[in-house]
Amino acid sequence: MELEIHEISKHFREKKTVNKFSLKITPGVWGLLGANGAGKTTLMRIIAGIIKPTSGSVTYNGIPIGELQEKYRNILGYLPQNFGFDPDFSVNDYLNYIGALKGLGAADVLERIEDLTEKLNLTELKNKKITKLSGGMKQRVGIAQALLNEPEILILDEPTSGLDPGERIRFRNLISEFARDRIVIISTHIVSDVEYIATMNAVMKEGKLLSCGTTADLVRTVENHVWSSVISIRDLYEYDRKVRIVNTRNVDASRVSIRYLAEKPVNDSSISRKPSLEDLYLWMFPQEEKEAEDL
Ligand SMILES: Nc1ncnc2c1ncn2[C@@H]1O[C@H](COP(=O)(O)OP(=O)(O)OP(=O)(O)O)[C@@H](O)[C@H]1O
Repeated sequence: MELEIHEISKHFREKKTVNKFSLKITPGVWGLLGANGAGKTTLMRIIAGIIKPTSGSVTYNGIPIGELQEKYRNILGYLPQNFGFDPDFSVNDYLNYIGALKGLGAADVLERIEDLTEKLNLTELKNKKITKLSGGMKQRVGIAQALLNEPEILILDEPTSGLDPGERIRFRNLISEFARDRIVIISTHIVSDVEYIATMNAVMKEGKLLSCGTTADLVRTVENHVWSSVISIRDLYEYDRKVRIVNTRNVDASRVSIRYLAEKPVNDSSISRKPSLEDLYLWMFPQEEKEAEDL
């Protein structure tokens, strides 16, 4: 099973939203990381066959997805960033409707809905109208519809937005279990959501593939660039100007412990720390605010 992206470009007027992007995607969980506007959604919509690239192609087991048509749609699950639904639909109606669209038999749909609503903690909400649900609940319904046909290729665009920490953990477990022998592509800028489940990560910047590898491979780039130090609270502002502070933790009324990124330690008390994917992300995208929430 191999999904191959060959030199994909997508231009909107003169803007190169995706720029000669190539990647071979094998089974496992792939994290697609990048700042806002990096082109992740556009690339995912191309992989899902929703929009056509300006140039390049996507092949599945060597066959262009455009030629596979319905066969490709039948093995695909897709969670768009904003998914639409009829306002009158209850969770159950909606999932049944998606099941019918995907050509699943009634008994299979019933079984899948039972299983997914339980795993996504939606059982109690099955008869509620989707419009009445919170953002996180709606997102879980979106994840359920993407998984309904047990797709070989699952594309999830920002799947964890709106989920609370408990739901994020449940989501990660569900995806890890599901991903065996399947391709799962997850775009996010909440790095901690893919850090522990992604087999591979592709980092995208300004439409291009910046780097690609396992989490361990990628974080090696920032080895010896991650430090921690206990400093006086009074000096925090000065440190913030000198180095990229990843996080801070109060030690007592006058001191704070900082984790920071720098090529060299900036004081004698700094201790070298094991880098995480989030450190790498902030190193590559220094303009990005720290968005990951500590779980
Ligand atoms: N249909 C379109 N017409 C014109 N420009 C577009 C269109 N779709 C995307 N763009 C532009 O392409 C760029 C990349 O957008 P895209 O949504 O793919 O990025 P992203 O990495 O998913 O960002 P985010 O995380 O904010 O969703 C943006 O500048 C966006 O305005």
